[in-house]
Amino acid sequence: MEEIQDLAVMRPDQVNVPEEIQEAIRSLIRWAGDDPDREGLIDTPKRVAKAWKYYCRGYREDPENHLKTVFEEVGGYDDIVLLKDIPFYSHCEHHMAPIMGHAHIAYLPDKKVVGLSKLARVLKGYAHRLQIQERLTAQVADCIWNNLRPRGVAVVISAVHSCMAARGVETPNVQTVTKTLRGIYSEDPEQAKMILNLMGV
Ligand SMILES: Nc1nc2c(ncn2[C@@H]2O[C@H](COP(=O)(O)OP(=O)(O)OP(=O)(O)O)[C@@H](O)[C@H]2O)c(=O)[nH]1
Ligand SMILES: [Zn+2]
Repeated sequence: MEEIQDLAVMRPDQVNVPEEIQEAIRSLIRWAGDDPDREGLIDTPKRVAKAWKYYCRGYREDPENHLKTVFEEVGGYDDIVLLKDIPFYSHCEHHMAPIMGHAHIAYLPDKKVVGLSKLARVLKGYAHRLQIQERLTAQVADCIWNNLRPRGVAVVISAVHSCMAARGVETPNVQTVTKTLRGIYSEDPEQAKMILNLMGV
């Protein structure tokens, strides 16, 4: 199987797409009202299949692995670590339509910290699947909570759902906000207020 990073730069004709997948996409084009055999659409089934394999690359990783390397030498630092405004995209599991958003991820370490990029990697590992925003938020928080055993975790996600913008209720630019708090942030309202304030939400 192609490496996922390679998939981003491979030409459609270099990707091995099973005939049944291509046929499914041809059927969808026909059902939408176009002719899958016209010139401009000939390679579209392969392109679409390649794109979906890439959008859903999160299924081929275990986000917990990103938190296996920890650092215990923190020079006495024992306060909050917060990554603000991490951009991400996902796809909703109901319509397979894009979700575009930002996440704030915070934790209060207990003696050990993790590389900063790993928090964004965890987010992407779960985002690059078919999702609902609530589950994505909880999965990111629980992954950090279970693997780092910190004193607290707070995750806030704000996202726009294309299925609400470009179809259905047709209300563009609505930000859906979800939050998951664990540990001290779920137990102590003052701590929750402080971390949400720091996030600016
Ligand atoms: N809770 C939740 N709902 C979502 C998310 N993404 C999309 N949805 C909703 O999923 C619902 C699916 O509702 P259905 O009635 O089964 O499908 P539908 O007829 O396409 O719904 P409409 O979008 O209202 O036209 C819609 O209300 C969407 O807004 C999400 O991340 N979380
Ligand atoms: Zn949707």
